Amino acid sequence: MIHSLEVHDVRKSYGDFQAVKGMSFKVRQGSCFGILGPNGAGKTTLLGMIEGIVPISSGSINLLGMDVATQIRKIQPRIGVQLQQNNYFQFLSVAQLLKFYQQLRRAGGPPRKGQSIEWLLQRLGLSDKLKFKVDELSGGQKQRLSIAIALLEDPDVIFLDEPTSALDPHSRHLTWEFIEQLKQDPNKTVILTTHYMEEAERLCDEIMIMNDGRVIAQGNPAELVSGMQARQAIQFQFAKGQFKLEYVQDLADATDLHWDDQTDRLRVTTREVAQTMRSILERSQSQRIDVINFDIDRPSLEDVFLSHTAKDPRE
Ligand SMILES: Nc1ncnc2c1ncn2[C@@H]1O[C@H](COP(=O)(O)OP(=O)(O)OP(=O)(O)O)[C@@H](O)[C@H]1O
Repeated sequence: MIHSLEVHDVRKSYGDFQAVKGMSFKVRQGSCFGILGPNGAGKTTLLGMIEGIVPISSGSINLLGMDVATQIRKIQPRIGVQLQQNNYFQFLSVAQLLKFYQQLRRAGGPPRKGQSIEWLLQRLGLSDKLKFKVDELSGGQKQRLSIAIALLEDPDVIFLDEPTSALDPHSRHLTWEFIEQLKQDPNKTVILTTHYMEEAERLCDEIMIMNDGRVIAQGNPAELVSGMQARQAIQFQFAKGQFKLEYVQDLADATDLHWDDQTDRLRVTTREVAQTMRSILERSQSQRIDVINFDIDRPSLEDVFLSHTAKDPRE
C-alpha cells in the first residue's frame, strides 16, 4: 500500500505552548482523509506543518515520498492548498486571478496536464463569474474559487481546510459532488478538515479525530461508529399505566435504564440491541402490556466525536 503522507511524532510549540503534542499517522494514496477536532485542537497548525508553511518543532513529515523539512520546493508543485478566501487580490477578475495562480504554480515546476480553468469553474458553479472582480463575489463563491485555485495544475495531494463552511446547502452539495468526482482518480489524495460530521461521513475514507494537539481516534467512519455499539439505545412507548420498571431491571445486556412514568416511556442503552428488544417484548407480552411504539437510536459520527472530545464542564 502506498502512502502519500507519513507523519511521525510531530510536535509544534509556540513559545511555551505546545499546539501539537507528538502526532503520528499515515494517509493512503488515493484516499480522502478527514481531520476532525474542536476549535483550537491544532488542525490548522498540523495542516500548516504538512504543507511546509509552519516549521515543525520536532518529528518528521514525509509527503509524496519526500521530506517536507528539506524538500518542500520539490513537493510544492505537486500539492494544491486551499487558501483562506481573504488572502486574494480583490481587484483582479476571477479569470485574472486564476491565470495568476496558474503562472505561479508553473514557475514552481514543469507544466502539468490538469483540468482547464473553464472546466473547474463549471464544476464549481462559477462559470458565469469569470469577469467578476473577486470582491464582487459572495463569501460562498470566494470559497469555491479557493477550491478551484487549489486544483490548478493537477495536484497529487489536495488540502482543503473546511471547504464548505460558508456554503449554503445547495453549494455544499455541489462541492461534495465535486470532491467525490476528484476521489474517482486513484492517484489523487484529498486531506480535509471539517466541522461537519455529515461531510466527513460522506466524503472521507478515513477519519482522524484530534484534540488538544493529539490523535485520539482514527478509523473509517463505519469502524468509528461501530466502536460505539455499547451506546445503542432503544426507546419503548407503552400504553398508559401498564408498565413497571421492575419487569426489566435484571436485563443482562442493558447498561442503562431510564423510565419516565409521566409519559410511559422506557429508554434502554444496551450492548445487544436484538436480544434486549426480544426480552422486553417477551416480558411485555407475558405481563399483557401493550407496546405502542419503539425506536432504535443508533450512534452517529457526531456521537463518536462528542464522546472523544467532550470537555469536563468543570474545566
Ligand atoms: N502563531 C501562533 N502563535 C501562538 N499560538 C498559536 C499560533 N497559532 C495557533 N496557536 C494556538 O495553537 C492552538 C491550535 O490552534 P489551531 O489554529 O491549529 O487550531 P484549530 O484546530 O485549527 O482550531 P479551529 O477549528 O478553531 O480553526 C490554539 O490554542 C491556538 O491559540
